[in-house]
Amino acid sequence: FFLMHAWRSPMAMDAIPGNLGWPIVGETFSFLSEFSSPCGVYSFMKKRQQRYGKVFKSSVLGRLTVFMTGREAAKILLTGKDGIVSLNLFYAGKQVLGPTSLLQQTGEAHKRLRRLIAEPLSVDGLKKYFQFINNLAIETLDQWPGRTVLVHEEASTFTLKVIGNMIMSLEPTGEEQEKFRANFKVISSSFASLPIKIPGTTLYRGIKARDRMYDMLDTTIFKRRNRESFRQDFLESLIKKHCKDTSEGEDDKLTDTQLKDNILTLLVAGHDTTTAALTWVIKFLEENPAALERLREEHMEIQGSRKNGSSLTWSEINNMPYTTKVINETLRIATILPWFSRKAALDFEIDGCKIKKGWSINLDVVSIHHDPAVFPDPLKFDPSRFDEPLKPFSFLGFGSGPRMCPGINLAKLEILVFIHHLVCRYKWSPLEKDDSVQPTVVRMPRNKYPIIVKPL
Ligand code: HEM
Repeated sequence: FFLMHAWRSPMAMDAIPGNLGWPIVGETFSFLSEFSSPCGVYSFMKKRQQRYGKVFKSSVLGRLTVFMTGREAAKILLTGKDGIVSLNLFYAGKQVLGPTSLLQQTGEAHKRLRRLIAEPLSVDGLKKYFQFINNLAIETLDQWPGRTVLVHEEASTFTLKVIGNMIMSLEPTGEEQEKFRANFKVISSSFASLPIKIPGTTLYRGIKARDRMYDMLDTTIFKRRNRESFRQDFLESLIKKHCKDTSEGEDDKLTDTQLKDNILTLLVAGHDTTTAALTWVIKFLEENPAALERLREEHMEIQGSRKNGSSLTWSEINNMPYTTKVINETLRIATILPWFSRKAALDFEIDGCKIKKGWSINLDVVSIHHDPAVFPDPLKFDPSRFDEPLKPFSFLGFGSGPRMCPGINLAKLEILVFIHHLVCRYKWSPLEKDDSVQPTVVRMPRNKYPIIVKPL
């Protein structure tokens, strides 16, 4: 019934060019098969853009959607001027994240929550986690030589331990960490599952795991409020804002539900993305020896300028220009979030097409990142593209506008620290050649990128 409902084409969409494919499934099969290919959804989009232009309709994953691309469309959709669009989560995502999640807020409520969340994620706010991240990267890499390393799995463990510690001071090992990890895995896999909430389904299991995670948070919040424990972490800064006796205004207070929904939101939004980005950086560096050599020079110079025995410092992290360009180029080519989903909140017009309130719109970011007018020879890995500032809305690795990623500084910090220790100590080579991509919301190598590592 759900799929029938999703497939039904409103008459108003007749004016939008495109093909809705087969009844019910629409173009889902060709979308998924192209998604898993090395070019990802790029070839799906390109074929249709050549046939229909920059705006076309399709029916994929149970949703009748208008796909759009180009910097002009990005500007209109991402700045979301006059509240013309809102974020368009899947039903399962909405159920798991809870109604007060940042991803479900719009307008003033969204602005206010962002302000509260952005503060501890600012460059200054992150300084106190640097040492933990640095030590964890060294410990993780100590275990790499002499065995097959599945980079994606290692990156996943590393980024989850970082965010668990940052948010609620979770120790990197022990029973609590194991419980947290097990629950998070179930939540994460339920996020884009089928919208069926009965015992045995992925969504049902996701909601149960979410409830167990919230019980863990309730216990920690209770202890903090009763001063049974005190830590300087993200949770503490939000609890302080929640206290009735703070000097902050009413606007700066969060309810317990808001607190838990948004901690989960940061975990979900920040984990797979950073894991995928770190995996792609390591893969692309190996495939592009000239870029790896130049990047290694940057890090060897930093290491060489240190006194004997001292480790990476906070100020060194803030001075890695070439590595920052490598991260940007990785996010451009891999485009780990290939499209940004929105829902029209009003009727509006874009590229001559009339969009009606309630329609699903996907901004195709892959084509923006492969526009030869902005990125000549777009499939070539070339970090020097970022030597000069780019045209607005041509690079959207972290999005843009009011919903731009608030975790950008944390993600970059984790990758910079990890890459520094990796290239200063090791060389690595892949154990198999497979460029296919996992068909999940966040693009990552399907084979988890197995490598073998040797000391330099
Ligand atoms: C390399 C890693 C990351 C990438 C590539 C990335 C990318 C993005 C992008 C493209 C968006 C905008 C999506 C849209 O407009 O529809 C976004 C939003 C978001 N990101 Fe990230 N992200 C990363 C890491 C993180 C981390 C570490 C966190 C949290 C700790 C985080 C939290 C969020 C949240 C909460 C939003 C939603 C913001 C809002 O709706 O106002 N992200 N991210």
